[in-house]
Amino acid sequence: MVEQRVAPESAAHPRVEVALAPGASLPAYAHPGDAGADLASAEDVVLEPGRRALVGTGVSVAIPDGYVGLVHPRSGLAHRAGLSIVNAPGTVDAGYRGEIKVNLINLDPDTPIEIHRGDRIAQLLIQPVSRAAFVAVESLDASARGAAGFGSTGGFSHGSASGQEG
Ligand SMILES: O=c1ccn([C@H]2C[C@H](O)[C@@H](COP(=O)(O)OP(=O)(O)OP(=O)(O)O)O2)c(=O)[nH]1
Ligand SMILES: [Mg+2]
Repeated sequence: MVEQRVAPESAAHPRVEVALAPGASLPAYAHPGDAGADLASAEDVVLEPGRRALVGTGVSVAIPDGYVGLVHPRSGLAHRAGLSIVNAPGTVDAGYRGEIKVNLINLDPDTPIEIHRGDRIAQLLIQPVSRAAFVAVESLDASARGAAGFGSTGGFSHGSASGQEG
């Protein structure tokens, strides 16, 4: 099949064509105004504590040029069960036509998480994105921040848990 570019319906509501595997469901916004459309699992999976798994959604999309799909965790599952996404937010490129998969991780130290086919495991945000023209130069413009970073403006005090501070 010839690949077709899909023109946005409008800047706020770009048209995104979706191909579904048998039994899979369209990404769906739970409420008007929601930023993320929920993605359901296409698989039954048990995640033991601390383990991760690449879980299929049965959803493939054609995101228009100038947009990106971002796969975010769902806050309720994160809070209740410790379910998160290893590479949050996952990046779905406009040119990607494969199945969207979610790299889930069980951050709970004790309790396995059972995921059933149809459970909403993540949410897909469609956002405009810029592609920069990267240009190598000899030196950069001066700025107020300069090279200061990594807590240069202050923060909250805490122990050196990682042991990486000097
Ligand atoms: O959570 C995700 C992240 C990515 N992808 C798909 C869509 C994306 O377009 C492709 C590549 O993702 P990315 O560029 O983040 O991964 P990579 O490790 O750089 O792979 P590649 O070398 O294929 O670009 O994988 C997903 O299905 N789910
Ligand atoms: Mg990549």
